[in-house]
Amino acid sequence: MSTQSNKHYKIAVLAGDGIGPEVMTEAEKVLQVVADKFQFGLTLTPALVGGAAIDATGEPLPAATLELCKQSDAILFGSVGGPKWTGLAPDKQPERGSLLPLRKTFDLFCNLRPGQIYPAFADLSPLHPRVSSLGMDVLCVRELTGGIYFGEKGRSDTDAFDTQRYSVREIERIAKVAFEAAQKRSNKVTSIDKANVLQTSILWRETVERVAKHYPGVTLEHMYIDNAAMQLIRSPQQFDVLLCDNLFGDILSDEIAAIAGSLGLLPSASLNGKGFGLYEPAGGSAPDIAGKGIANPIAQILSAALMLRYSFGEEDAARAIEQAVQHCLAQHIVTRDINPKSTYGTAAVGAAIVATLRQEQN
Ligand SMILES: NC(=O)C1=CN([C@@H]2O[C@H](COP(=O)(O)OP(=O)(O)OC[C@H]3O[C@@H](n4cnc5c(N)ncnc54)[C@H](O)[C@@H]3O)[C@@H](O)[C@H]2O)C=CC1
Ligand SMILES: CC(C)CC(=O)C(=O)O
Ligand SMILES: [Mg+2]
Repeated sequence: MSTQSNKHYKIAVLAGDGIGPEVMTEAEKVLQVVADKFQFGLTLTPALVGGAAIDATGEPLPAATLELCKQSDAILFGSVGGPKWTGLAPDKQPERGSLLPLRKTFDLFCNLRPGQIYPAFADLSPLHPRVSSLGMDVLCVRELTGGIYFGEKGRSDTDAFDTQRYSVREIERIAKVAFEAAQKRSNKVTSIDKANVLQTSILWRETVERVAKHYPGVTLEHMYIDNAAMQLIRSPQQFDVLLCDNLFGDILSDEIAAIAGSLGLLPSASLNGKGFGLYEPAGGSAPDIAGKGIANPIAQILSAALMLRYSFGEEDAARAIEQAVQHCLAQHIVTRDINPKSTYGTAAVGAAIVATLRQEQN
């Protein structure tokens, strides 16, 4: 493709398993349209990951895939895992054998999951009519390379353990991201922990308090995870930035997605703080709907928008995608996870977003 600018981005496209390839197809189409419109070049190079890679090569993260990621400007990721591979040894399974190593290898310590109830389609939310009046616009800032997912593990026939460890350095760097994000939003951080029980949470709370002193304009509150899970459903509008460790952020972000309308709406950016990132839907491979053409492609498409924003600084292109998505949601062009009566499938929703972007072009 010829462009008027010299900007050209190399993207490793790791579609993975289940609905991953179905929703990735739609995100790639959207990316091609905005590349034309905003005059930048793209190289989208596919590579195997997860269960698909195990089937083809015996490894969840083949060396060729890792090398491609290292040679790329960003990684666009689908999802991995499914019942076919759950019997494998834990380290060989798609999730632990590919996604977690990618996060660690590239030091993607910061996971951003923005969730909102779009007013124009609040009436389709599963929580309607409550959400229509309450509203929600939150950013979940989740620590992604520490905590219990990465600590020492072990098991015998009768016992098993996982270890949660956090260092001050790990907590400080994710806390800074949360406060800086809050400064650009509504100046409020709610730090989630279980400091009434866990040592790591006590260190978390002390460290977050110290970081907060550098951001006097931002209000900090602490909330226990159990209360936060309840408060999110009861009154989501009270939150702005939610600062979470790896486990708590994983769980709360699915809840945020449900309040927004569906897991199929929630994108994520996993960042190293230096411009490199992996961008993926917050949800998984959805084996229950894979292959049916009904998966919601919006989380994948919005993840591509986050990639344009955070890795390439293409803010106008990112916004154009987000506005096209909102336009389609407002017209109720949605998959069945949002409206069970809908006749739109994955490809139809993707096509509507592409058509909206093309119309705006003219
Ligand atoms: N980042 C990743 O690759 C992740 C992978 N997983 C893996 O995915 C597999 C399935 O895990 P589950 O617990 O079932 O979680 P899941 O997130 O795949 O699905 C949970 C529910 O949400 C629905 N859902 C998710 N994305 C959707 C979309 N785009 N459109 C419509 N509905 C959607 C599914 O149909 C399902 O009912 C497991 O192997 C799990 O380990 C889970 C989470 C993240
Ligand atoms: C492998 C899991 C930790 C993935 C997941 O559930 C997530 O990142 O939300
Ligand atoms: Mg999760």
